[in-house]
Amino acid sequence: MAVCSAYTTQSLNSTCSISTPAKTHLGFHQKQVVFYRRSSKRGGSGSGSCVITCSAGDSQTVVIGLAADSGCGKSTFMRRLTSVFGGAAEPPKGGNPDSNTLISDMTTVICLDDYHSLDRTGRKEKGVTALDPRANDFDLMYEQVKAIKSGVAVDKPIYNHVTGLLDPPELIKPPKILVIEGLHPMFDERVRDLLDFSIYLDISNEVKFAWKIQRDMAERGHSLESIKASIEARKPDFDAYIDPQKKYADAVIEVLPTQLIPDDNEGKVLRVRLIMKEGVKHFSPVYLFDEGSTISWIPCGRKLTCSYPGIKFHYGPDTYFGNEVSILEMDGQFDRLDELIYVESHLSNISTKFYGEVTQQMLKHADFPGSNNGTGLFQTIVGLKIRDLYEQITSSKTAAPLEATKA
Ligand SMILES: Nc1ncnc2c1ncn2[C@@H]1O[C@H](COP(=O)(O)OP(=O)(O)OP(=O)(O)O)[C@@H](O)[C@H]1O
Ligand SMILES: O=C(CO)[C@H](O)[C@H](O)COP(=O)(O)O
Repeated sequence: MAVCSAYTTQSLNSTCSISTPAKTHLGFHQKQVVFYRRSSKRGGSGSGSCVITCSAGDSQTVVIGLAADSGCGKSTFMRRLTSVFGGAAEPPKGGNPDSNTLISDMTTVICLDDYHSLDRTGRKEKGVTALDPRANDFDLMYEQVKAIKSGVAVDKPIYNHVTGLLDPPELIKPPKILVIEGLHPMFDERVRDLLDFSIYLDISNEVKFAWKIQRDMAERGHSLESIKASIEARKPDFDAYIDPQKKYADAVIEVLPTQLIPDDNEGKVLRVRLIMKEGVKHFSPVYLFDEGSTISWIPCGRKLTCSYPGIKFHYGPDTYFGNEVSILEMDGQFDRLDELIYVESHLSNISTKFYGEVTQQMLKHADFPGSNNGTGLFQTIVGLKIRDLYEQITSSKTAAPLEATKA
């Protein structure tokens, strides 16, 4: 919990105090701020600000946003990220079996689907998709993420993907790292401003289609036509509300069809680009060989086994939606993951704690989708960068005053 003290900018006759936690209509267990106005000698009462200063102590929460469309690898990324911090992520113990939340020692991942304001029937009746902002409660999302960030537990709603209904809420206590993942973590400016770091998984239509087929046809028994129809139905709202968020992201993992196989339409070999914004506090982009240069590298040969179509890296400075960025690109796939150490040793600023940590993480999760290509490699690296960012923030942050109630 944050430790807070309060003072007033009003006259000496006024005081502020913080009472014991109380539940509010917004569903958070708030340290209630009370602004008392005592009558002055003349019987009047003034007005002023009550300023609360909270020092986060050892319990400040770093907030990470992860945006992507459904079926674009958010869960896989989350598993890699949680693993970097150690410990397995599990749903809240003894809670709703259909909870979307995953908790580990250091991290709590909440799914923003839980802020759907319309359930499945409600959306159908109103003719809106879940991607439409009108189907989501951004006020509540903002209030609750803000509360958690300042050390206050909340009762977060649950959207039940099995029934399509909104279930009774679950208690979310402030973790060390809160990840908000889903369709809209960067859509609402107020929520966006709470993020210490943001990531967008930008999966091209061709690849998204291939992944959807693989999962929804092979694993969930959907027909090819229904998958196509579902992608088409979501596309206008995806283009309008989800995709534009990538311009705000501190890191984008862009997944495209390979350029190594002419006219490839299988979507198995991938070209993956890690787009890293320059000038982000506590985040220094990864580079290949020489920072700021433009470099193309084919690592295949004596030290890295490659079968057709090989592997190609590219690195260099660029611009992305008007922002200066560095882009690291990998096209192709690894034959032998243990040889990844060769590639790792040529990358800098990867925020590892020991030589070979990226390779170790990749080998540990060799069975996760994307472990043999740039998706797994870049997700792992972003996970390490987030650990580094967390460590920098927690070691450097000082108390910041919060403007509270106005009398
Ligand atoms: N890097 C990858 N390479 C190949 N396939 C992948 C990759 N990441 C994800 N997939 C495929 O996409 C499917 C969805 O992945 P995942 O469950 O991680 O996505 P999600 O965004 O969490 O989905 P949802 O929001 O629908 O739960 C996986 O079952 C897998 O088939
Ligand atoms: O885009 C989505 C995010 O995961 C889902 O489609 C949305 O949450 C609605 O879920 P469901 O289809 O289970 O009613």
